[in-house]
Amino acid sequence: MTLRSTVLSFYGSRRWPKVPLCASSNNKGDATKSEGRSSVPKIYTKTGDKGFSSTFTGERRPKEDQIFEALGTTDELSCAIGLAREFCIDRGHSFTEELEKIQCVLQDVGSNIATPQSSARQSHIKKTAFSGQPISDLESWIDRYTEELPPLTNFILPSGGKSSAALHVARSVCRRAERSVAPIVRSGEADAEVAKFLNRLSDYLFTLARYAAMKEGNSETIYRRLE
Ligand SMILES: Nc1ncnc2c1ncn2[C@@H]1O[C@H](COP(=O)(O)OP(=O)(O)OP(=O)(O)O)[C@@H](O)[C@H]1O
Repeated sequence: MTLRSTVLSFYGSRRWPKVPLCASSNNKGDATKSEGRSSVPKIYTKTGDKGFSSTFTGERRPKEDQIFEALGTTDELSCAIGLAREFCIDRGHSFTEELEKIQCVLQDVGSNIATPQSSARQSHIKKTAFSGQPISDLESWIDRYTEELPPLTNFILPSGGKSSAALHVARSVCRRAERSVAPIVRSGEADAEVAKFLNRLSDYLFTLARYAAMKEGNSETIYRRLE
């Protein structure tokens, strides 16, 4: 299967110019730009040079639009999780597959955000609907790790080793993603489940940061009020 058919079957439309998140190392996964004299695919169309870009529904909007803000923040989140995952792999943690699944779900979050309901056709909505299953997965993972962790009796600071601290960075980026998605969901332009997923994901990343520290035998730094 060519890159082009892979991308087109995933997004189902040539109007979606590129993979919006981190499916490829440079975040530029579309091969629709390969047409032309050169056989080397080009990742740029230059159509975004004037500060406008396209939604999945084909609308042109300014790049500072809430949609691109949310897409960009979701992308940052996947990148932060990707980095944390690499630290966790280095330490042999058993949960790294969960982080990979979450990165895949974030692709679906991006597709949903990139498809404003007001301009979407039924076919767009069908292809980019966001299901609630990943939320249940997060909840069961959170419950499982929480059972093993000592109860939280103090404020903790992001700490506990590189895996743990990187998961805290991802958690805080997740909360930013949640803030950027909130107005889009509130206006009915994206599925409400997307906001729920991001809300649960920050709890998962917090719990996992603590779990990683515990598994590595690292202590977490406790907040203390400085005199
Ligand atoms: N700065 C941005 N932040 C977040 N999302 C963006 C940004 N720019 C574009 N997008 C979204 O990501 C998709 C892929 O980005 P891409 O860089 O191809 O867009 P472009 O700037 O319009 O095109 P080109 O880079 O070829 O000029 C776009 O179709 C748009 O939905």
